[in-house]
Amino acid sequence: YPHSLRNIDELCASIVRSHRETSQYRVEELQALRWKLFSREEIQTYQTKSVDEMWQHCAIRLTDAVQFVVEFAKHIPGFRMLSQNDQIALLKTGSMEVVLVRMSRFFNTENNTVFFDGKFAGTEVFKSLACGDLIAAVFDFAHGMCALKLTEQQIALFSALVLINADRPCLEDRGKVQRVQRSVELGLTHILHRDNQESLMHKLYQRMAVLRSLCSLHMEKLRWFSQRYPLTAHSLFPPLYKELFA
Ligand SMILES: COc1ccc2c(n1)CCN(C(C)=O)[C@H]2C(=O)Nc1ccc(OCc2ccccc2OC)cc1
Repeated sequence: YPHSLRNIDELCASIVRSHRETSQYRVEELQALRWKLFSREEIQTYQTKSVDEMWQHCAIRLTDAVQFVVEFAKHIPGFRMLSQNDQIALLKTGSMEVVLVRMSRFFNTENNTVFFDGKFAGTEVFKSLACGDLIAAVFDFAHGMCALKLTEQQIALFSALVLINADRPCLEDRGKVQRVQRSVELGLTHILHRDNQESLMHKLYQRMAVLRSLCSLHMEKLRWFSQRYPLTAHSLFPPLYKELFA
């Protein structure tokens, strides 16, 4: 249990603060855009991009989001007490999961669109990626997250728990990660108890299982893409995307 925190309230407050400060976009800001959709011509432009061009386009934008998740992780009490290798191992497997949790805050369930390039895009915009199953799974996951109607504080604690996972592969000091994970779990149960929503806990664990399968689908697609377009994947993708996902 990180000695620097006197109580669970302080732990929750620091995770919520870090979530807010590393959110890249505020929910209110993007809610104003939720009905700003792409025109037929704009959709055509995305659909006529080559597979590698569209993958590069998305990888660059998603790397933006990943950078903010790395910042978020650094302010989770106890994360910096872990070894460098364990911090990287947790981010390697957890950062895309947190991006997808955060992405659900910028999803419009009424017209099944997600924030992308300044407007809200339906699945058809991503057709040239040639991975409709990944996009369908991303949209389904976002729907499932929206259905839980989590508050920003609940999303903050849930995101921290997604990241601090002692079951991740190749951890050097699993025990240490377990101690940090347990304190974050305490924080999440504390928040849900305070909100009188303990029933959400098992739904959140179910969401974590879906998230794991969604991210292994992303890795599988990325492997397929890197084999087919080695040049793009190795020299045109943002270094952080390659470092974490390739
Ligand atoms: C944290 O929440 C958010 C929400 C939205 C955005 C961001 N952050 C960052 C800034 N951003 C911009 C600038 O558009 C948004 C974005 O990247 N949107 C977006 C990108 C790709 C999408 O599907 C393709 C795809 C999905 C999963 C895995 C691989 C994929 O393709 C290879 C769908 C939407």
